Amino acid sequence: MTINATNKAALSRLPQAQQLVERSWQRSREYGLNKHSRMDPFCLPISDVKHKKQQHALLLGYLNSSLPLFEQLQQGRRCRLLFADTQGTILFSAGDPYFGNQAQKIALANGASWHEQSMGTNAIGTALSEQQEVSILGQQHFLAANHGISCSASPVLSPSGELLGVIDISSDMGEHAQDMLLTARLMALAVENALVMNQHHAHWILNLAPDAGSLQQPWSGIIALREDGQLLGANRSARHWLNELDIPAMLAQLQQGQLTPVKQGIALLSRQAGSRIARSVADNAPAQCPRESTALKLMARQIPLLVQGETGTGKDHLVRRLHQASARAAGPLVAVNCGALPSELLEAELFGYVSGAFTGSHKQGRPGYIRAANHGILFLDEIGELPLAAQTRLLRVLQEKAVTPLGCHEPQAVDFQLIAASHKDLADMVEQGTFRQDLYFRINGFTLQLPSLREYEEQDFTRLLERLLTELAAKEAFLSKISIDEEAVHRLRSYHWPGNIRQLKQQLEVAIVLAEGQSINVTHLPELPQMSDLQPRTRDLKSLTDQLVVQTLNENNGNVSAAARQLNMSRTTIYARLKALGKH
Ligand SMILES: Nc1ncnc2c1ncn2[C@@H]1O[C@H](COP(=O)(O)OP(=O)(O)OP(=O)(O)O)[C@@H](O)[C@H]1O
Repeated sequence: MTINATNKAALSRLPQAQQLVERSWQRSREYGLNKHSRMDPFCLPISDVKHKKQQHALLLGYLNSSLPLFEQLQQGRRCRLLFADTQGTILFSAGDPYFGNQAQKIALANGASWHEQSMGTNAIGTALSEQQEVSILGQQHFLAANHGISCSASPVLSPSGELLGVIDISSDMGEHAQDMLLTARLMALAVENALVMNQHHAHWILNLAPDAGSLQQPWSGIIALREDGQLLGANRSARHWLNELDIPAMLAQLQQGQLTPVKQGIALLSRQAGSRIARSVADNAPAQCPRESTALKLMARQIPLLVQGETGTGKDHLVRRLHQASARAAGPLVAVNCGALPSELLEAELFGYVSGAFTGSHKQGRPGYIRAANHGILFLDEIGELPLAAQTRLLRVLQEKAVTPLGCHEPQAVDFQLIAASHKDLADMVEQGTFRQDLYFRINGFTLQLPSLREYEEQDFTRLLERLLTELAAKEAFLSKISIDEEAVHRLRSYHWPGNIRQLKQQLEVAIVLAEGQSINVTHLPELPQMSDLQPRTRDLKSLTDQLVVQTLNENNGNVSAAARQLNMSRTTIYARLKALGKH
């Protein structure tokens, strides 16, 4: 393509987006296209499309897993999501099948090519030629036949930074919204991140984020390394920093501590790809949850998990780690707090509904949380709060692996891993008739019982404390370490922590502020009633817990359920303590 000097000077005076369109129109003319040419997309034979799809199988799989993100962001708008390879050939097409006229339907189907050479200026072809994201709206298309549509496309890059194709969102011109370009970009980021994280031979996955809370965000940096530190790939954000990073030094640092300031504004958090479990702030002491690897194996077979534990013991935290470590990491994690949804909305939000299903419903219907979790994990927190009618409906979904949205008679197939959690003893609720027994058996393929802080062994408590301090240090203007003296650790260890890790974390946050950069000591801690105040004869936590258990059981005439309720412990924990005491 040639642009003569006069054209060049005229072009440089236009706003950037317009310059880009102008360059593309010039190319279109040079390809010999005429504005009034028929829109006659070149369509590849099916066997070639199949071959191309195989070449991009991994990418297409991740794109498919990210569909709930698209559905959530576009919420039933009439548009299509497309992926086209570097030749502009559409290999993936999802979304509203009814939009566009007949010719456009053919042109937006798998196998059709949107390269500028055959279609002139259009978002797919132009994003490929320019290697940047672009929206082409209505009449900005070179061919008049395409003036009725608007499209936004964002390039997808491989872990080594090569162009793999583009993700495009197309709609009728009048229905195109500005945020469609953003959605295309987010979808591209989600796919690129999954490609980096799931590289063969990746041993280390390094996350670069301003703080622990941003670790999961699609815009945080991700780098994949071999065991010897050789770079395998990086996502977009991390690629910007690659030249500034001293990877061997970072790896050496990681082996000592797990969260290290890299430069102003960027902290490094490590994950080991072998286990694919976050090893930094997201690390539970192994002794707290010895059956976690079993949980991952069961998840690989889609066996539902039940996480039980008092409030603040880290149920939600654990589920997020399991998600990251599982084969569904590239899929969504949809967390629903069943206790927080108003009962009149719960079924609609969970199971979804079709247009006009009930008065006040969203015009275009909603997919619902269950379908949003397709190819990912549905985390039903506080499942004990589900009303009986919703329990029945959920049971049917689990049995049939299909969900029937409200107002619809057609079940829709859905594939998700269920993880449920509750701080209530569900077995107890079954006994009381407030939770369906058949649902209890369905959701409880395997129970992960999280201990309360009272039950932590000393070394686990210390390890958790160190981890929380490291995590909080990262938030505090990148203090690399916050220390705490022995007396203060002892004071913290002796408190009974009804709010568990959440409460401990809050107290540490306060202490860090009061310590003003110095080592934390008892003067920085609030007055915490010590467990020793409850029982002066012993400071041994286990025997204190045992004593409480026995005492409470006696008060409740040996009724384990009643004692469990009173102590806010699970019945399993009570039985375990009784067994240890030789009383069961
Ligand atoms: N192993 C851990 N390491 C570091 N922080 C943790 C760990 N487990 C939990 N936390 C932190 O403790 C707090 C409470 O955790 P989480 O919300 O997962 O508890 P929960 O059991 O789901 O509570 P609830 O039942 O009240 O919803 C969060 O801030 C979380 O980040």
